[in-house]
Amino acid sequence: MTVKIRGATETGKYCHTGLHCSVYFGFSLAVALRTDWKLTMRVCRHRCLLGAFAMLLCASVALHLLVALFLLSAHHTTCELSQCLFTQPHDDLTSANRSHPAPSHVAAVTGRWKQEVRAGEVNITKLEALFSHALYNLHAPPSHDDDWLLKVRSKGSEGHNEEQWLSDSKEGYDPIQWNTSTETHPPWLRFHLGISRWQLYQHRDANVAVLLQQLAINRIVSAVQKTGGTQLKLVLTFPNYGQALFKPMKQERYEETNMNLFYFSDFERHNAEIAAFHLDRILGFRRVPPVVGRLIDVIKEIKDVTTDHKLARTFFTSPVGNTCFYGQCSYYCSTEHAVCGRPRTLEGSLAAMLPDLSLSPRRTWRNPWRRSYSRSKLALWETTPTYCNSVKKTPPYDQGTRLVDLIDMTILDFLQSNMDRHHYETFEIFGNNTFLIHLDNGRAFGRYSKDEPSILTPLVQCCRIRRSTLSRLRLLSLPEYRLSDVMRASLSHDPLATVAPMLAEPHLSALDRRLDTVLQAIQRCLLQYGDVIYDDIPNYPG
Ligand SMILES: Nc1ncnc2c1ncn2[C@@H]1O[C@H](COP(=O)(O)OP(=O)(O)OP(=O)(O)O)[C@@H](O)[C@H]1O
Ligand SMILES: [Mn+2]
Repeated sequence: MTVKIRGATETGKYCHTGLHCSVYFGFSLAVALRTDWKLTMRVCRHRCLLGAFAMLLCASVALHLLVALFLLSAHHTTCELSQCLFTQPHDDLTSANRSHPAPSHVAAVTGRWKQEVRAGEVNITKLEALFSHALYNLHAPPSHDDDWLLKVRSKGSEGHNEEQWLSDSKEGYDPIQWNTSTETHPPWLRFHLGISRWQLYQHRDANVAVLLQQLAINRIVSAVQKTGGTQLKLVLTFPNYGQALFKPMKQERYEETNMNLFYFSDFERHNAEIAAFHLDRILGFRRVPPVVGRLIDVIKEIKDVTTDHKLARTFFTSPVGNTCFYGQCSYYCSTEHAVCGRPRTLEGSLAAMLPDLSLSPRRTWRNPWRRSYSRSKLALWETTPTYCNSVKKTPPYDQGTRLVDLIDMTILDFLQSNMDRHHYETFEIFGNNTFLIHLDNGRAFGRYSKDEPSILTPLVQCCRIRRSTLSRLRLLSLPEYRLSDVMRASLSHDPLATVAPMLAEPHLSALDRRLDTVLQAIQRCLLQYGDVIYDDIPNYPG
C-alpha cells in the first residue's frame, strides 16, 4: 500500500516491501510448522530479515506521519481563525438588499468598518495641532458693520420690542426665551448672526459644535419637502424654530458610484454632505454650512409631523415591512428609488439652514467651468486651453478675489471629486467682494479608485492661487498634519461615526493622492509663470 504524500514515496516503497515480506514471513511460518524448520529458514532467511526490518521502518514512518497530520490540522484551524480576524464577510448591502431589519445589518457594517478604523487609527491630536497652527488663526473678526450679514436691532431703535420674536405659539414649539441679548439666542440664530463677508463661521467658533449637537438630537416638529433641486430632500424644523436641510441615505457608504452613471444622474450621498463640511473646515475655508449625521424615525419624525400632503402620500410599506417614501422631484422620486427605513430608521445628513432668503437674499452664479450636462457635448472650456484668459477679463473675475475664490472651490471639488458644481451662491448684500458659499456637495465622494483631472481645469488654466490656501495645502501634505489623518479625526466626531466611519479608508487615501496632484499642478504653474500666487497674507512670514 503506497501512501501518496509528497516526499513520502520512498517510505511507501519500504512499507510495500515490508507488507510483502510479512505476508511471505507468515506463509513461511505456516510451512515451517508443518514441515522442516531448517528448510523454511533456508527459503526465507534473506527476505524475511529484510521484511522484519522494513516493518519496523514502516511503523516508525507511520508514527511520524500521524504526528505530522495532527500538526497540519492544528495549523489549518489557526489559519481559519486568523482569516476570521482579517476578512469580514462582504455583505451585499445594495439598495435592492436594504430591506433587512436594522440590527443584523448594522452589526455587519459595523464589523466591516471597525476593521477599517483599525487600519487608520483616529488621531485627534493631529487635528488639534492643525487647528492651532498660525495659518488657521489669521482672520480677525470683521470690524466694520457692513461685514456682517445680519444685525441685531438695538432695543428701542425702531419702536419694536421682544414681542416681535413671538410667533402664534404653534403646537410643539418652545416658548420664545430669547431677546436682543446674544446670550439668549439659540445656536441656529447665533450661527446666522456670525455669518460675515468672509466666512460662514469663525475658526474654533464654539457655537458650531452646539449647533451640530442640537441638529443631531433636537425633536423634529415639522418635515416638509424642499422645493428646487433635482433630488428628494426635506426641511426639518425644531422646537426652537431652527431648521435643517435633510438629505437621506441613498447608497451605502462603502459603495462606489456606478461607472456608467453620468455625474448629472449620480445619486446624492448624505455622507458626502457631512464629509464636505469637515473637509472645507480643514482646508480653512469655512464656506460649507455645518452638517451632521442623524438616524431618523421615518414614521415618528417625518410622516407623523409633516403637513406636506404630497410627501405624505408617497409613504408605503415595502414587501419586507420597512417604511419607505419617495416624495416628488425630478430625479429618483419613484417607488423604485424610494428611501426606506430599517424598518423605520433612516440615516441622513442635516445641514444647518442659512438665513431665510427674505432676510438675506443670495445671488446665484453660473460656474464658468460648468459641465455641459449632456451625454455627448463638451463645454467650451474643455476644448479651449486659453479659456481662462477670457474669464479673467470678465466681471466679477477681473477684480478682487473672485477668481482665487473660485480656485479654492475648485480645489475642494477636486479633492472630493465633485463634478456637479454647476452654480455657486453668494450673499447679495456683500456684492462681489465676498466668499462663495460651498452649498450642495451631495455628489462628492462617489469614487475613490478614480480621480477626475478635469475638475482641476480652472487651476491648471488660470495658474492662480491664494497664498493662504497654498500654505495650508502644503501643511496638509506633511506627515504631522496629513489630510487623511485629520479628516479621519474630524469625521470621528459625527454621531453617525459610531454606526460606521463616515468615509471609507480608500476615500481618505484618495484625498492624500489628490492633494499631491494639486500641489504638482501648482508646482508646474510656478515653473511656467511668475504671477501665480495671490498674496492674501502679506504679513505672514515665509
Ligand atoms: N444649508 C442650506 N440652507 C439654505 N438653503 C440651502 C441649503 N443647502 C441648499 N440650499 C438650497 O436648496 C437648493 C437645493 O439644494 P441642493 O443644491 O443641495 O439640492 P440638489 O437637489 O442637489 O440641487 P441640484 O440638483 O440643483 O444640484 C439650492 O438652491 C440651495 O440654494
Ligand atoms: Mn446637487
